[in-house]
Amino acid sequence: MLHLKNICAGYGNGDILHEITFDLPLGQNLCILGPNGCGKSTLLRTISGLLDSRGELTLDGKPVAAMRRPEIASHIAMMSQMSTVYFSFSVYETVMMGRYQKLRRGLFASPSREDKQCVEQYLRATGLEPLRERQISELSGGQLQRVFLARTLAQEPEIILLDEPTNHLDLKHQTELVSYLKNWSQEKGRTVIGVLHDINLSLMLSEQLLFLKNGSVAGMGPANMLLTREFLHEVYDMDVASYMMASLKRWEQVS
Ligand SMILES: Nc1ncnc2c1ncn2[C@@H]1O[C@H](COP(=O)(O)OP(=O)(O)OP(=O)(O)O)[C@@H](O)[C@H]1O
Repeated sequence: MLHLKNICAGYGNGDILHEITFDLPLGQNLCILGPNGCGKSTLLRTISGLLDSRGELTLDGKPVAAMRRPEIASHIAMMSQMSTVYFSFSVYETVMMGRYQKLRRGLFASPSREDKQCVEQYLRATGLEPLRERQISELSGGQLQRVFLARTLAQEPEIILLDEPTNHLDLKHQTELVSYLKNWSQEKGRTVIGVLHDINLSLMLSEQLLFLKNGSVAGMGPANMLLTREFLHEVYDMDVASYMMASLKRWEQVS
């Protein structure tokens, strides 16, 4: 169980997150939504232990603040919005790094048969097999995003934190990725916590939605309880439902 109670966090200039409280059983997914700058990435960084916070933040009863980085990495893996490429490795080597992170080995240790099988599995799952020997510095934004996702999956954590994992992907890869993550979490009883701007993709991925506004929880719960025209209007300060309906009408004319 991931447990947050009255979590406050920020960057030194006052709090960005205010009194965030929720419980998430492992095996369930959660999507975090809300307007730009409301604190979604900050909440992910806080859960990952990268950012100090006040309040209670525990994983299976153990405070995340009391865990050393390698221990956190064995439970939680984070794929962030901007995974910058400083050094060029091949796609295969980059995905293998997820195994080193999991097993806390040095980069030059020989991979085991299990490591190799795991990397092959996630190269296939993310459609990267044809690119396996390519240098990551030569890849497109969407290809690179899939490499970082495969590396995160190869770490095989209990919780994966994904910050806008679909923002460089075309529609086909977006929907494939989200349905892959859904199956991955269901089959393995693991949890994905994702920041997504697309409400439709969020509904594909998770049972629970959490909306932030100005660093506070505007609402959390299953989509059928939470998503009303009024609630979305309040969170986004626009008539989201009318926008969606107008889009649907335009698409009905296309077919
Ligand atoms: N490293 C940082 N140092 C100081 N302030 C930061 C830092 N990162 C983010 N912030 C501030 O924290 C607030 C929340 O930012 P955050 O990135 O968490 O929002 P977000 O909801 O993920 O936004 P978006 O949808 O635009 O990605 C913003 O006001 C931002 O300027």
